[in-house]
Amino acid sequence: MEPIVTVKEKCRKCYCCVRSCPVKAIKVDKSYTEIIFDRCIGCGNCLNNCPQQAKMVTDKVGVTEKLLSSGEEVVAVLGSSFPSFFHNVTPGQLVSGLKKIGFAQVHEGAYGAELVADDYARATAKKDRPHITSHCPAIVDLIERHYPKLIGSLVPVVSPMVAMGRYLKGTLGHHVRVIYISSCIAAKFETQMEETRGSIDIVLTYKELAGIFRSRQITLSALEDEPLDGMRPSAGRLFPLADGTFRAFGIDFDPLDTEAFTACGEVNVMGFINDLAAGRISPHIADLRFCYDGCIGGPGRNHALTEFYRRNRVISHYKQEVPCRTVSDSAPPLTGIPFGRSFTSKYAKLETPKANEVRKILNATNKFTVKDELNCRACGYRSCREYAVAVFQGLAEIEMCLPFTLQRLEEDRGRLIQKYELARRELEREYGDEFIVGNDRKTLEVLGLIKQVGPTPTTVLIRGESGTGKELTARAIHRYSKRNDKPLVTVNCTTITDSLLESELFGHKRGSFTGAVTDKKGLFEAADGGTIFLDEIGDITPKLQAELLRVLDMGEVRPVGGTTAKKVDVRLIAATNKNLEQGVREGWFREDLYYRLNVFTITMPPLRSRVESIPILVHHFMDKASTKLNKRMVGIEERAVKALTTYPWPGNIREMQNVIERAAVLTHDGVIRVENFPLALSEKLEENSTMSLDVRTSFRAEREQHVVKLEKKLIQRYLEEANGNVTRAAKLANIPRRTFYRLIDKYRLRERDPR
Ligand SMILES: Nc1ncnc2c1ncn2[C@@H]1O[C@H](COP(=O)(O)OP(=O)(O)OP(=O)(O)O)[C@@H](O)[C@H]1O
Repeated sequence: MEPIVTVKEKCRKCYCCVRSCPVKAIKVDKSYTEIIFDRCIGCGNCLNNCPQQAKMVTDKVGVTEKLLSSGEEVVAVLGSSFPSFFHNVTPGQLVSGLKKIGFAQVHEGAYGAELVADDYARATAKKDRPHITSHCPAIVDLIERHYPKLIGSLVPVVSPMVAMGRYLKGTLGHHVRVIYISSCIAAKFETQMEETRGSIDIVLTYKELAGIFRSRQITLSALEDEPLDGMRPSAGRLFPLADGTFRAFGIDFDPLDTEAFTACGEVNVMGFINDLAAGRISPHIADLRFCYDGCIGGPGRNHALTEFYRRNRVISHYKQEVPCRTVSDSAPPLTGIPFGRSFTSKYAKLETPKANEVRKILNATNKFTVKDELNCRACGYRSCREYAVAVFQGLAEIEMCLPFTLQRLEEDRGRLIQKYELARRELEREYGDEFIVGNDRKTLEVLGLIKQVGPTPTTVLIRGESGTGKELTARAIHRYSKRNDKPLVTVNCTTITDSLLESELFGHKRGSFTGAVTDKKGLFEAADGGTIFLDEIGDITPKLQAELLRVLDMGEVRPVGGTTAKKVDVRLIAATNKNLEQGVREGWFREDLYYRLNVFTITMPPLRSRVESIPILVHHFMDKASTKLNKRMVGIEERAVKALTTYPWPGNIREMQNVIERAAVLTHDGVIRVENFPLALSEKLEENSTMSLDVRTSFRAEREQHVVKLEKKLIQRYLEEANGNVTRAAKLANIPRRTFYRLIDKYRLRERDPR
């Protein structure tokens, strides 16, 4: 089992792991990202950078617990950075805790650094090449898997961890099980390698160990100190610090010496390797560690502590500022244990794409020129080219390019809106929306104009407020035209972006702009022989206005990016609620286009000036609602019709249609009442009736209005007196509770009921 697992369900494909992986050992799948272990160097960056914690250390707690309870002799080795994790207990208390959970002995891993010191001295004595330390398993993996040419530079000595394992098994016997505890994730990978297998049985992180203490309810700070076993390390205790390796290995190190070099952290290590490869530097020995701050900065470090504090903890342990005992006689003698090792190339070469293959992938994500390559890194790769190579190698997906995906989404959105509009119109047509209803003088005038202009080829400009039936009128004109067997293409000029609108209307040629992957026909061509209805024409850009004028004058369209024009026979109907004359004066609408459009104008009257038609429209919309909701509609109360005729309708006919549909949903018995309308309508009705009190109406009507007002006030008062309690209010009023409730409903006082 690999040391890191991906919890697929948690992965949200944010590419943080791709971004943080120094060797791009992450493959992006359809729904999650996974590690390619052949390329992975175990640095643990993906663990620490995954916001969803979808990358996790494979659990070793279970096997540890099992081993501890198996009766076998299990020895713990504390990684040399342990004081920087378990910072608020003494080493002795930690030993005590470890023994409590079943470890037979507890050793300091720092001694491992001293074990390999002689071998290091021997191996690095020759000045024939730059020597690179091999104690950091991530560095070893980096070189073996990605820079095999540098393998010869790796010091052929095992890491202090492996040295400790060999030493303990060699001296205590091979039956002994060794568990190494540290902040290193690469160490987990190291124990699985052919070269080092068998020396350490389990690598646990400090965090995993802390979890075991917690689950056993062991409070370390409450324990008595117990001595450490084995040899007491000296300078080995400084090994986890960035500059501690040479001291631990007994190598003389002068910070001004260009022969000995120390680099910690991804950027510095990669910089060193690049400099070395380029021949800019040639040190005698280089100490490399993949983690910043050295081993005290391992991925499993105590993230709550700063580097300085962690460093101080290690130094104070070295100086023994916190007393710490070691059972000296438990130190087994060191006899002829081999600490040498070799390295092999694990370089898994991925196929390199040819230049045209990279270009193809770049083109597929809308990158046609160098300028299009943003190198924004949103995909996790350092450049668009690196990303294109990864796509070629099957590591990355096209959709990972954020600017491309956003643009595609925007285009899809525009297309969907268009499609939705078309579908909506089809539906409306099915529900009989095509007919213009109304018997008022102005509607009849509009109908007359439609009949007159319909059969001609004349361009028509329909003007009027929103929701007054402009589109309905355009459809009627097309129906009356000789083109009614040909398509009527409707375009709402505000639903798509300006640049997209141009290509939607006139089409485009492949490669004419980013995203134009194939040739595309425009809507003018689609409407050839029929009618095109451009709704909201007052909102198009001056550039588009010029192009439209050209189409109208020449009767031909030229696709975006195209050089040749194509003849089209299209009748134009345009609509707007904008003041185009003002547009001409202010310069946002072309005068020539204005005159070209303003040949035959139909102005839609607002609903407030067609009050006479309201009752007939109401019944028309009730029928529509009945069909749409599949609900029987019986009728409408007279007061409700009154409310509809007195309301000023800022949103015009569409607003009224919606009010009727809402009321049709709310009514229980198929009769629409004022109570089914939004509050604004009934309030307007009340206001109007108060205002008309002075006007002489019939005695009954006048009396009714007074009674209604009085009754409402009374109910309100009783409710107030009863503090909102309906039962009590009904008692005070001496009327049945149900009647009281009915009156509350009638006057819609329930919402104000303070209960
Ligand atoms: N005279 C009418 N008879 C029947 N239905 C009508 C009438 N006028 C408008 N409607 C209905 O009102 C709604 C709005 O009409 P339409 O979309 O034609 O208005 P518009 O002026 O084009 O609106 P906008 O300016 O918002 O695009 C539609 O559902 C339409 O069927």
